[in-house]
Amino acid sequence: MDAITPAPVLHRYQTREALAEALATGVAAVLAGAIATRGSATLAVSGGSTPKRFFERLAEAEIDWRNVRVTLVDERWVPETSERSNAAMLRRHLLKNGAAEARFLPLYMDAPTPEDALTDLGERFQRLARPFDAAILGMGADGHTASFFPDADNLAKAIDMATDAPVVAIRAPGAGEPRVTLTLPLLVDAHLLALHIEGEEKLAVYETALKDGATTDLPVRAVLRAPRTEPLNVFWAP
Ligand SMILES: O=C(O)[C@H](O)[C@@H](O)[C@H](O)[C@H](O)COP(=O)(O)O
Repeated sequence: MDAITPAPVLHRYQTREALAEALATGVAAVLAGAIATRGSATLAVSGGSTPKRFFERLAEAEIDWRNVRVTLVDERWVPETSERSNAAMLRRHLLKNGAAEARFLPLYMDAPTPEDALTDLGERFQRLARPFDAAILGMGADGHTASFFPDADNLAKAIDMATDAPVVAIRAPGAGEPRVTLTLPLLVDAHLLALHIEGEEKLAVYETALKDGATTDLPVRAVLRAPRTEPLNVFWAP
């Protein structure tokens, strides 16, 4: 059967709070469904600043968090004591209340460079049940998602649908510090795949990304164009 790419579905909300509530309700339902059928659930989420409200709402979900494994779609190569750490942000905004019981799989390890940790990280992800039940992506105004940055050294490998590597190291002019990112096949395999963006600027970038053009210019296109059975859900609020 030929791979198909259904058109993304754009869900617009009047406020960021309403978006956070709706996204958290949807994700909690998917996690609860996975726990009911398989006994456990996996969730991959983004760092940055946008997800904080959504995390606050999701942390209140009354699901059996002990059976949820949470990971990040990407991480900056900094320890959790850094303000730039996505793991630290996740602990502050999501892994609390009932969600403190979730099992968190960090992407940062105490090693000088991401390359030093790739083998260990790869093994960690090989053991994780796949596909993810839900993966929630963000997007930068430069069209990056996860750490698929324009001009990243390992962009081709990170967005290669044929790669076996679950995690790759990334360095890019717009990325700040070195990073690690989950690779495209792992993300787009998720049962529920969402792109969470806020503000007019990101909506315009998203609309441009839907048009013809190079994936290397706006790497979020790699996600928009990936074969899936269920459409990508885009959550937007002004
Ligand atoms: O580590 C990161 O930076 C992220 O995981 C990244 O992919 C993020 O989703 C976008 O950069 C959007 O970031 P904001 O939400 O801060 O705009």
